[in-house]
Amino acid sequence: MALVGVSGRRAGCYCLRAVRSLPFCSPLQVPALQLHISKTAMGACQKDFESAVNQVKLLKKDPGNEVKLKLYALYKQATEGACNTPKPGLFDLINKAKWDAWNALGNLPKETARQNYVDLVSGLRSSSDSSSQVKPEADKKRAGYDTLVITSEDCITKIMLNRPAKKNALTTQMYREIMLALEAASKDDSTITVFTGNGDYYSSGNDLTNFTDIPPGGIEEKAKNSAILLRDFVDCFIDFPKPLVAVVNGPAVGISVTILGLFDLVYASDRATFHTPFSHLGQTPEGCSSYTFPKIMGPAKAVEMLIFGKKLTAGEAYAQGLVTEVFPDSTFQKEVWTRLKAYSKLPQNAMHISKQIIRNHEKEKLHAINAEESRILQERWLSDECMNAVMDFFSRKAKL
Ligand SMILES: CCCCCCCCCCC/C=C/C(=O)SCCNC(=O)CCNC(=O)[C@H](O)C(C)(C)COP(=O)(O)OP(=O)(O)OC[C@H]1O[C@@H](n2cnc3c(N)ncnc32)[C@H](O)[C@@H]1OP(=O)(O)O
Repeated sequence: MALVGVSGRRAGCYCLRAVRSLPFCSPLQVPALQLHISKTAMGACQKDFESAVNQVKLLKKDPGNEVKLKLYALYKQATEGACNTPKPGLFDLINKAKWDAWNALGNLPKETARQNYVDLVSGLRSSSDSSSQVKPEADKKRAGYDTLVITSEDCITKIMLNRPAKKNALTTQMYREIMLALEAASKDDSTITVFTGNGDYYSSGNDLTNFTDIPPGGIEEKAKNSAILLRDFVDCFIDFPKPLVAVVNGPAVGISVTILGLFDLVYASDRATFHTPFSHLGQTPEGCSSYTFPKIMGPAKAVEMLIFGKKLTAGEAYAQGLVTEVFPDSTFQKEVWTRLKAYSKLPQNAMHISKQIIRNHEKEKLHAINAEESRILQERWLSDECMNAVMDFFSRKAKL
């Protein structure tokens, strides 16, 4: 079986053994501490990036060589782009470790590398802060996200959907921010990653205003770009390497329900409901649910949800195997977070490798299903059935 991440990690360990004896101010660190930042790195979050570069100097604890290599690689990628220097010789261990780390980032865009650098430093700051003194909540929040609140504490990265007034409906910006957040969480020091919603809803699914923002290229262009966005979004969940937990604090609709089939644990408040009204919207299933739901709950129950839009209570979703455990709403947060904090202390590598063993053999299939579901939806979005359903939503809203 191809355990790609495992062999990559082994290679990393080999390099790290070679540099383990380096002092904190090793050559690995030098580029990360340089204050001069090339013009090519200029962009939206340049200020955050510069500030993160400065913050690395102020860390009280040596973050260890693995993290220093990550910082080095992200810094180089953010300022110079893809690795462009010849591979150092076999016995030049330190420079080879640095080169490997940079080269492993492939063609990661500079902007993403900057953001990941900022996120990594922010995670380091909050873990070093929490080990010395308690800081206000605002300090632990990740910068750079408008629609999410992201915090890292107790080895748990929490991604909270943060549009409570709109029931955490997912705008295109939100899909993109979630992808960035997952990318950052996959690389940070957390052991598990948690999704939840702010306010009374977990999420009301796709924000239907996504249908109203039509570009000059017309609705066809919008549908085409949206299908790519959807496919990329779901791919991030399929590929996510760490245990992924949904803390479903309230009702969940549409895509926020379907992707639960790609999560490793789903904890639900007894206030939560699970609703996929695709036919009502002239649409079809996504998030790989056309495959995961029949597999989880059997075809008969999957059909009730995905074709006929039957809304499940938390108890019903538990009985069908979509939900891991249901908690009374009054004690939901306390019970769930106590449980997750205990889980997050389990050995990180063992958990990640177990996830790979459990999930890897289906990955290729899931990617193919995701591509097919997205392709079909691209056509559906242009159908009269879908347009009429979206118009109905807005005319009902206008009458209120
Ligand atoms: C050309 C192609 C472009 C497509 C782009 C697609 C990109 C990827 C798509 C992936 C496929 C995903 C599919 C799905 O998720 S299908 C499910 C879609 N969701 C819904 O149909 C839910 C719609 N909302 C509702 O039915 C109700 O709002 C709800 C039952 C959730 C709550 O009702 P309640 O009465 O309690 O609250 P309000 O309706 O007053 O809501 C408060 C405000 O929030 C707005 N809102 C809520 N949900 C949505 C939503 N999904 N889209 C847009 N707006 C939403 C609601 O309108 C209220 O706003 P105002 O205060 O301004 O009135």
